[in-house]
Amino acid sequence: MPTLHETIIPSKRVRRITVLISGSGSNLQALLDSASTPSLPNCAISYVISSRSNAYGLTRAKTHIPSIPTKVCALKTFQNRNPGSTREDYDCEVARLILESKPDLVVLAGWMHILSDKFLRILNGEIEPPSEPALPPPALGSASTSTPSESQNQSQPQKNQSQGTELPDLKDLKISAENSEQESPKPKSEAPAQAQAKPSDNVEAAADSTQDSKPDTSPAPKKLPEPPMHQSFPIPIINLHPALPGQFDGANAIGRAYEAFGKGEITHTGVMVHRVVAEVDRGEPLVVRQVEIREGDKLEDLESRIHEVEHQIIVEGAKSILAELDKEGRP
Ligand SMILES: Nc1nc2c(c(=O)[nH]1)N[C@@H](CN(C=O)c1ccc(C(=O)N[C@@H](CCC(=O)O)C(=O)O)cc1)CN2
Ligand SMILES: NCC(=O)N[C@@H]1O[C@H](COP(=O)([O-])[O-])[C@@H](O)[C@H]1O
Repeated sequence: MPTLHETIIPSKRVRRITVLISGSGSNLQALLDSASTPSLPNCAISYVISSRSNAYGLTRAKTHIPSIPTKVCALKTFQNRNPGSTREDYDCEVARLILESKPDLVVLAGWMHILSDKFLRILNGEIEPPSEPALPPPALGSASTSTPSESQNQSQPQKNQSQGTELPDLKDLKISAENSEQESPKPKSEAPAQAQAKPSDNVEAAADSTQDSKPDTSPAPKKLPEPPMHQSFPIPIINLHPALPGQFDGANAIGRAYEAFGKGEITHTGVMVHRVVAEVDRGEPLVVRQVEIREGDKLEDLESRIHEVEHQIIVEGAKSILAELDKEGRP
């Protein structure tokens, strides 16, 4: 018999966010710092997947209170352990891991792989992921892998055909300058310069009481939210990209913007959070911020100016999608 509360005021389930990383994780840290605050209410970062075992973002997840389960799924390791497997097979393994984490939202925060159509169809709920990891989880200390799915489809992930592609319609989108008043917490701890985590032991980081954590001055840590009974689809995926819509799609966007500025081709660049679609960095922009480039800037100056904006808009982008899920009444 449902309680009064369940029948009249179903409690709002705390939303779960799975974050995909490949590097230092400063944007993951911004999400960790903001989750369950007014900047990013009623949610928790509940799973982190890294494409690199030495990503410092793994350390950030594991040392967070409560510790966040992590998985490493490295492309080369996957292909070495699954001879003949394709890039798409790798993507299907990543999709399988994501579905295991039962997320409401997936955030690409520096994930450095182009995701294939098949990955997107799995997260759309159109097709099933492989049911089992191809191989039993490897011994501690090496990356998780699995064998290829049935499909021998050699299709390559779709590269962006940027020439002549329609730009997303921005007319309703508010594009604000870099120095907006809106403040969101800066990541509490930046990765030390060349911080690289110890190679992940690649098992879910259970709350490890043996960790020599800092004296706990914060209120009792909250538990990670329970997963929902049923996975809702489509699972929204958003990506943080350090460029303006239609400019510098793909990797090394900041370096290319800096170079273009040096040639007098642009006067400013920007950062955006956009929905992830097959065409790289061409999904609907959700948050766009211009970032100025100043005469005399070194590349590092531009990078740090951009990162500061990234840490704000990745939170804004996640918040906008969670609000959308609530508005559509998603359970
Ligand atoms: N289908 C999509 N996949 C991804 C998107 C997207 O919008 N649609 N966004 C990217 C993120 N990203 C830029 O924001 C990006 C990252 C990496 C690359 C890339 O060329 N990667 C190379 C490998 C690079 C490496 O391993 O060091 C590759 O995948 O072959 C392009 C864009 C995430 N994916
Ligand atoms: N095309 C994607 C891309 O270039 N992403 C970039 O990776 C970095 C991740 O930093 P982090 O690991 O410190 O969050 C960020 O600068 C982000 O813009």
